[in-house]
Amino acid sequence: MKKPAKKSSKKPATKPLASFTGPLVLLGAGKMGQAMLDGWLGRGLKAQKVIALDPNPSKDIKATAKRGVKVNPKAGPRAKADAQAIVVAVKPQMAPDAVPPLGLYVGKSTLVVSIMAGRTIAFLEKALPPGTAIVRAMPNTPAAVGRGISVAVANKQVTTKQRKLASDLLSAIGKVEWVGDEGLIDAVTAVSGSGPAYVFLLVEAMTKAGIAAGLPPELAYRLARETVAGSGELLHQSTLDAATLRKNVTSPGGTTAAALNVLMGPAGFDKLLGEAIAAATKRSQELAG
Ligand SMILES: NC(=O)C1=CN([C@@H]2O[C@H](COP(=O)(O)OP(=O)(O)OC[C@H]3O[C@@H](n4cnc5c(N)ncnc54)[C@H](O)[C@@H]3O)[C@@H](O)[C@H]2O)C=CC1
Ligand SMILES: O=C(O)[C@@H]1CCC=N1
Repeated sequence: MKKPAKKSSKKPATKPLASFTGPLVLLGAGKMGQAMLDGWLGRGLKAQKVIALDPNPSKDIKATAKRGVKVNPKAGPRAKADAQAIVVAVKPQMAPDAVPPLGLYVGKSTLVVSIMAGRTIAFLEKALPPGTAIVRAMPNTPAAVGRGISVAVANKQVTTKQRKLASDLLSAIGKVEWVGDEGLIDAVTAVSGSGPAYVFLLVEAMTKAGIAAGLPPELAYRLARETVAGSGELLHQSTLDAATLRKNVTSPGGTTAAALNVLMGPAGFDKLLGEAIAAATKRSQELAG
């Protein structure tokens, strides 16, 4: 007699957005919006389910229109659709004009995910129809290579199913962490949202310092770039923490120790980054509304 097929043999879903019923409205298809869209399409979201709204559509978003994404569909009653999700990826300064018209797409079970810096859940609740389920999230630009990290917080209207949907949308571009306290998002923005810029500045500064130490500019840039990228990959793959990896480079009385005496001194990295992150946190608070 034939054995019944084992249920456990079912493969786990590798394309979590394949069963997304849509539509998904993307407001703002710039650097972050495009990175997210690419991630979603890579995770099985059907291009036909996406409506992208952007008054200055980029070449990239126009290219996705050829795959079926509806870019700026004509306004009017036929454009209305209760979206399954709306992702807000316009600059926070555009929000007062750009967010309220999204009401056209908000139905009973629509989830709105905003990645705008500063703009609070309270601002979004005021700008959108009463009772809208909202997730505020802060991703970062390594999203473009699927290696971002997002921190998300939900309002009380968000259901378990919608939280799972938000996780699926955000995990298409990297790791996802949830917090219960929206007040943390300003510091998150300062550390991981803006953080890639600090790392790229490190490459620029190492390049300049290498040139000042006598290296040809292109060699200095290649050394700085590969050192930062390689160190990031080592940190990513290693089971050791950052402090241990740093100590592993540092021979007593050697060259690294000489450099770290400067970088870890009173006017060094800790002080500078502390001030930088405090300034970014304050700016995020100022952008609130
Ligand atoms: N760039 C970054 O590292 C990160 C940005 N964010 C947030 O993501 C959002 C977008 O940032 P980026 O992608 O860097 O900006 P961006 O300037 O690349 O993209 C913004 C897009 O919005 C479009 N736009 C302007 N007015 C609009 C309107 N009324 N309706 C629809 N679209 C409109 C623009 O044409 C542009 O394509 C911002 O709120 C930012 O705070 C969040 C995390 C990281
Ligand atoms: O600079 C900004 O305001 C945005 C938010 C985090 C990264 N870029």
